[in-house]
Amino acid sequence: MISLRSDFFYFIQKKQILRSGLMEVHNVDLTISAVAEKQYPNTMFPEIALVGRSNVGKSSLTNVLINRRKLARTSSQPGKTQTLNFYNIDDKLYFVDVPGYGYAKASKASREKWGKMIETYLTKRPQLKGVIALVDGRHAPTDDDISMHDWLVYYGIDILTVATKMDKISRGKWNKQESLIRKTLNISANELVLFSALTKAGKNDVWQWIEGRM
Ligand SMILES: Nc1nc2c(ncn2[C@@H]2O[C@H](COP(=O)(O)OP(=O)(O)OP(=O)(O)O)[C@@H](O)[C@H]2O)c(=O)[nH]1
Ligand SMILES: [Mg+2]
Repeated sequence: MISLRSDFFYFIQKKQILRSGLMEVHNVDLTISAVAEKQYPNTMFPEIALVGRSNVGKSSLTNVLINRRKLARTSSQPGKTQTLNFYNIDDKLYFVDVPGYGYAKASKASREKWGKMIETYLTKRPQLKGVIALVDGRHAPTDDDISMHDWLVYYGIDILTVATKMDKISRGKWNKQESLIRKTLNISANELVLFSALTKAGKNDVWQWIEGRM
C-alpha cells in the first residue's frame, strides 16, 4: 500500500516537473520586429501568435508567460505595436506579438497594411502552430473579435481564446462571463482560458495549451 502511494506521488511530481519545462523560461529576446515576410526568422522553431484588439493585453500576457516585467512593451497608447514582434523563448519557440486590430483612430491605409501583413503571416507560415486570441473578459466579444475568430477557424488555425483583465470583475461574475464568451464565439470550455496579467490567473492553462502544440 505504502509503496503504491509513494509511486503515485512520484508520478504526480514528475508530471508536474515535465509540465513546467517551458514555463521555466530562462532566455528570452526580441529577435526581430518585422514588417515584411523576408524579415521573419529563418528558424524552424514552432511559433505561437497573439492576436486581439488594441489594448486588450497581448504584450501583458506575453510578459506574464515569460516571467518578465517589461520585455514586451505594454502601453497606455492603443495601437502602439505596429510590427510583428518575434520573441525567442529559450531557442525552443517564438511568441509572435501581432499588432492589435480595431483601433478606431487608425487610418484606412494603415488598416489595409495591417490586414495584409497579418494575412500573410497567419496563412503562409508553416512554423505557426497556434494562435492565442485575446478578448476583454469584462465584455462580450466585439464584432471585430468575432470576425477574427471566424477568420482563424476558416483557415483551420488552432485557437485558444484568452479572456483577459479578469481581475477587473468579481469572481462571482466569472461563470456568467465565461458562458457569454463561449456562446458568442461558439467555443467549448477547453478552448477558453480566463486570465489576469495582474494575478496571473490562467497562466498555467495557457502554457499547457502551448506545450500541447509543440
Ligand atoms: N488590470 C489589468 N490590466 C491589464 C491586464 N492586461 C493588460 N492590462 C493593461 O491594459 C493596457 C494595455 O495592455 P497591453 O498589454 O499593452 O495591450 P496590447 O494588446 O499589447 O496593446 P497594443 O500593443 O496597443 O495592441 C496596459 O495599461 C496594461 O497594463 C490585466 O489582465 N489586468
Ligand atoms: Mg502590445
